[in-house]
Amino acid sequence: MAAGTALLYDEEMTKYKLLWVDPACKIEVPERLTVSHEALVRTGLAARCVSIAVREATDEEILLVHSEEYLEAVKKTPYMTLEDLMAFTQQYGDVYFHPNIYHCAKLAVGATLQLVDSVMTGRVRNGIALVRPPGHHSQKSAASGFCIFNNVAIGARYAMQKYGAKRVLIVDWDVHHGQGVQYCFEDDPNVLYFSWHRYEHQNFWPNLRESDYDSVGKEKGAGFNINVPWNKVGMENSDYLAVFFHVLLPVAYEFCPDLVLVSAGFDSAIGDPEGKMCATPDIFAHLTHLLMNLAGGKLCAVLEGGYNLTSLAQSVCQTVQTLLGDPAPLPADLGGPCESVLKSIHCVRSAHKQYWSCLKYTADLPASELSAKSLKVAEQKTGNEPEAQEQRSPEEIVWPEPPKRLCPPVRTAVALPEGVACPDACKRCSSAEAPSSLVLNRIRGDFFKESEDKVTLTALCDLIALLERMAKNEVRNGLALVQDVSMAMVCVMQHAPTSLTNRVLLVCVGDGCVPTRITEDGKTLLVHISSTEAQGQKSKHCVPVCLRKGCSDVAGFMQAVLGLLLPLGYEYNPGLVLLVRMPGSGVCESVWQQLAGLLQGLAQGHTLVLMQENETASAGPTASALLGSPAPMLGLLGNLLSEDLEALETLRNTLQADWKLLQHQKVEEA
Ligand SMILES: NCCCNCCCCCC(O)(O)C(F)(F)F
Ligand SMILES: [Zn+2]
Repeated sequence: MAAGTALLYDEEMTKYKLLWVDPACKIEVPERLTVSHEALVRTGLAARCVSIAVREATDEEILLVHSEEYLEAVKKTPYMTLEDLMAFTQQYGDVYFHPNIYHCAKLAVGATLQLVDSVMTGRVRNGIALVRPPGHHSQKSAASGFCIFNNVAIGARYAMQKYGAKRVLIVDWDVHHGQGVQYCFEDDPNVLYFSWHRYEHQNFWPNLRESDYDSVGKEKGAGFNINVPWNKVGMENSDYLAVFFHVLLPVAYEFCPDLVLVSAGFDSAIGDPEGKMCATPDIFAHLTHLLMNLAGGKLCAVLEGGYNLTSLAQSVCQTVQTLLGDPAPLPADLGGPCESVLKSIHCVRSAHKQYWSCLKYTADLPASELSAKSLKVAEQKTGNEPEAQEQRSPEEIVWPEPPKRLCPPVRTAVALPEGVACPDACKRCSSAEAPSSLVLNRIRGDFFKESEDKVTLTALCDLIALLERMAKNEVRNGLALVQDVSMAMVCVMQHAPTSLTNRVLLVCVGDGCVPTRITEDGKTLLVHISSTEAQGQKSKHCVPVCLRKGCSDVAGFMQAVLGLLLPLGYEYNPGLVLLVRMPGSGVCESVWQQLAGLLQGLAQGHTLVLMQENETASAGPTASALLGSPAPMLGLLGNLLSEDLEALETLRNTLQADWKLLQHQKVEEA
């Protein structure tokens, strides 16, 4: 299993800049790269990465995307006079040339390809290339929007040609639409291009009609181009997460890519003069985490935009720290997506429902709604959107420093019965000292009126000891094989330190009854995925999810996780995630590992897994997920059972009154 995070940077790429007056281009400065790299060095993150040398791209590699005429023309720019450079620049939009920009553009492509090489060969697991000039606007025969060569588009073609990658997912979280990437792959079903971007009904640069949600790709590529337009500024963390949960992740898992490329632009962060959004830098820790279990963890992030030097540097650090496997910060106080985003999400889902089975049951938009202009009219009417703090200039906007993300010395502790081997790299946790008599008596009081079952008692005390160390941040997460998961659940809820259990996300997988006293304590959100209709009452904090084929249904299970469990979990923002595998759950190992991987984005990674002690075969795979190894790819997900899809949709619509992050469509005005 590949490990390590690559970092590609070369200060040569800082050696070009705007040589004349052009208001449109003055924000693209060399300092963008230096502040990003210096922040990584200062925080010690750079030293934890594998430094990979940058190289120049060859002509052949550039010609994977660009035309010979264009390349030949750009080749002449190093020898041009200032006047010639200005004249040459005139033929393109919002971009500038410089005698050294061709060299830097070759380095930006070369850095991207070096990153693809190190990930595809398994030298590293994932990585980031800090480059300029950026790439996602440049086209076959045109420079555009500060971009000369399309770094990420070339990277995708290169990965498919040299490594036989079949399906490449490009996630473009830059605040501008990467039209160059869209044009490159719009008829290609092997490259799924996802982009969100400031659009404002075509009033924002590059002002293209084809940047709207109804550009879904063409011919064989129909369905493989996803545009999410932001028709308002001031988008927040909840808006970004809602789009991940209700658009990108369900489709990305159905697409099952061999490689994920991220057009990592950070002008979508707060304080940026271009984006004018309000999402904070720590959101990139979550966006990165949510993509890290795709493609077996093979993720290449390539810098695109980002013009507020403070939020850019912080966002780059948040991204790299997550790539390195550190716990994500708490996704604090998330609200729901704003009205404008709900409309965009619904339009995108409607436009794509014919291509993706996970979107099949998206309610149809009334025809009137579908035309962009009617959306605009609707918007003016409401006008109750979070406007960006317009009274301040972007540079003056302030936000809290991202929280420290401390890494506990022990990543995974395990409480196992005697005789069960401790999985590699895990630390066995036993209540070495005789369990404090107080705890002992309380546990005995709860469970053992009569029998003094020593073994069980010890196991429960080991479990509590593990949680106490988790509460002290000595241990990040844990796995316990117990004799009776229900008893263990109750024991955890009653005896674990309150710092962990004042808000517990309890995820139960498989049939079986969950002790009701747990769900009534007001400190727990229970999500129970099983094959049986909910016996117990459904409530805000007790969410039964029924899959007709049970937890062995990979597609249904993943859609329940991505479109229901994760939004609930992020909004609930627990101090502990208790993941319980009920006996005979039938859940398949790789789905289980996906779940254990994804849930670690919550509670600063404080995940405790409980399993029946006879499931020793699963102890290894579960431990590897808890240790941060990417979950195996699930393969092309089969079609979802329509009853399950409808049930999920109904559940979301029922619960969205209480859980705003479940909202994913504009609920028709009553
Ligand atoms: N008010 C100045 C108008 C600027 N209009 C052009 C914006 C180009 C954005 C480039 C980028 O950020 O998308 C990239 F990632 F490519 F660098
Ligand atoms: Zn941008």
